[in-house]
Amino acid sequence: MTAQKLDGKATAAAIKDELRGRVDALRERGVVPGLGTLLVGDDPGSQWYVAGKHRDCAEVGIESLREDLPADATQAEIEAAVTRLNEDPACTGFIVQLPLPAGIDTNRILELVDPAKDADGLHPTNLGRLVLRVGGEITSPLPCTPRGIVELVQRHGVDWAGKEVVVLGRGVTVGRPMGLLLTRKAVNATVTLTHTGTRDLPELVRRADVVVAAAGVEGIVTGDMVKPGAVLIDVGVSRRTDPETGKSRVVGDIAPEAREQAAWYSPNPGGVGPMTRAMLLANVVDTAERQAGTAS
Ligand SMILES: Nc1nc2c(c(=O)[nH]1)N[C@@H](CN(C=O)c1ccc(C(=O)N[C@@H](CCC(=O)O)C(=O)O)cc1)CN2
Repeated sequence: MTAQKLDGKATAAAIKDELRGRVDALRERGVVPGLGTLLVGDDPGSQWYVAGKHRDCAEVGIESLREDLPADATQAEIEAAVTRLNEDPACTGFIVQLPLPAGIDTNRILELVDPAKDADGLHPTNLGRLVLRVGGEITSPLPCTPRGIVELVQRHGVDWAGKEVVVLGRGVTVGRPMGLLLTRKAVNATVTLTHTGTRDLPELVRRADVVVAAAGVEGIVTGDMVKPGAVLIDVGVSRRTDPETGKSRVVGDIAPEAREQAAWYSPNPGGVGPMTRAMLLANVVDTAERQAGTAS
């Protein structure tokens, strides 16, 4: 079977084109969307992701603001930066880049974000709205990676309804909200959310029409675990350094040979990552439209 690619790069580019038009319309009405980022520390990966978010904003006409703090910033200093972004009228939405350094109470920081400016959809109020709203439309920001995965699959003409989905990983940014999003009436998939305490993971994966792998364990999904015709979504971002060249590259949770069984697969890189970035922009534009009273 030759699996088809769920092209995250091309899909994200198409979404950015759509968003550019919506940003132009907001600007014509005097509304300027602005994304704030709060980065603590000097982790190269996080620095790269934040720089990418600012480049994306420039591409679609969203203004951007940065709050960068050193790795030894205290809880109080980080909370003060969140308060500045909450109060800055030029910032219509913002994110706190995760992970925060060890010793920082991440949940307390996320709870301080004004839910109306929560561009990541990770504030308890917005996660709570996702829990409460099973049918109808959701008018609060959604976590970017799960939202991106739902769109990536739908925009390739693949229907989620009735599919048996196995999600690997119960993290707050991907696994847990993924289950909530996929079981909404508008999507209508059936979800098994697995984790390190799950017994017989291979057997569960073998039954899945769609596998969303967000365990952060290189190659945890192997070819013998994949049902023929399955859809494979790889969220894993492990890094492997070539001992000869010293160069590092991203490796996912799904072993490359597993694609041989699949009908569709998301490449990694080039699949879920670009969609996560595009959905952050979508959340910023949605939020600015709501604040301006022009949401469709
Ligand atoms: N506040 C948040 N923190 C983090 C999130 C998030 O959604 N909100 N997700 C990840 C990091 N992340 C965005 O912040 C992110 C990760 C990966 C990509 C991406 O485009 N990856 C590329 C490959 C990049 C590489 O080679 O290293 C790809 O998949 O093609 C974008 C954003 C954790 N923190």
